[in-house]
Amino acid sequence: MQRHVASGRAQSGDPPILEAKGVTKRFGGFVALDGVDFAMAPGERVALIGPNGSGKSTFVNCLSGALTPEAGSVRFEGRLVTGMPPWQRARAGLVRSFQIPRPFRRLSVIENIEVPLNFALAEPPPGGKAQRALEILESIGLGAKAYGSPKDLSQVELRKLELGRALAANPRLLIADEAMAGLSDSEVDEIVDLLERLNAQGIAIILIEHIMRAVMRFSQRIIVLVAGRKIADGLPGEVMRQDEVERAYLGQ
Ligand SMILES: Nc1ncnc2c1ncn2[C@@H]1O[C@H](COP(=O)(O)OP(=O)(O)OP(=O)(O)O)[C@@H](O)[C@H]1O
Repeated sequence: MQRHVASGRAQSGDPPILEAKGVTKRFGGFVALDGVDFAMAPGERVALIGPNGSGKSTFVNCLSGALTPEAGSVRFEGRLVTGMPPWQRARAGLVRSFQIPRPFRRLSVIENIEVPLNFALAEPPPGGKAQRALEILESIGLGAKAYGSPKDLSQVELRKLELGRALAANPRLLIADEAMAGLSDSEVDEIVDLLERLNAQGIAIILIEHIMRAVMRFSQRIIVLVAGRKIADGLPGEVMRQDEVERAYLGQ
């Protein structure tokens, strides 16, 4: 049985920033997502968890536009975006970052932020692209590395650069896909700190993550997918106490 426990932000009565209804995705005969409903308040911090292959990436691909669901709808700030390409959703303020950073290695760190600035914004930023790119790098702690090469960045710095590239679009909703996999405990904390700072600036965040320490520290709400279905959605402590979640997720 699925239990709904609204988070503090979700109870505030704000219209949802994101609303997915009945999202269904099939690959051939295989049902990867089976009628997933999900709504999120502006500025909320939600973690999306579930065992390997449960449909997390497929779901966020449907939210960000990389995949089109066979059924269901996705609304961002009230606007129907189902079928809209990812770049258009990014311009609207719905942006995702990827698990494996793939920076342009021949470009400098700052140029790696300038490239997405070129296409993610409908209008050039007020102070110019270079200034905006530097502001973004400073906000993610990479200001001192701006004119260096991404080849000289550490793993945690590359993850920050990937988040910085997503910030180029001025997101109001950021989907961070496994931004911490393979990092040390202190590096995980650095990324959680960074995500918290971005959230404090008003950016709603969906965190897809297997590292439960980060999930519990970061999220105001957790949703759990198992075999393409949402089996839980609520406050972190309550969700993690549900038998079905323990069986399906922690017991794997
Ligand atoms: N393009 C595709 N073609 C066929 N099957 C796919 C495709 N993409 C995903 N799947 C299948 O859909 C299911 C859900 O995959 P998905 O990658 O969304 O899971 P996940 O929860 O993100 O897993 P992980 O935690 O391992 O990243 C899996 O069984 C996967 O093999």
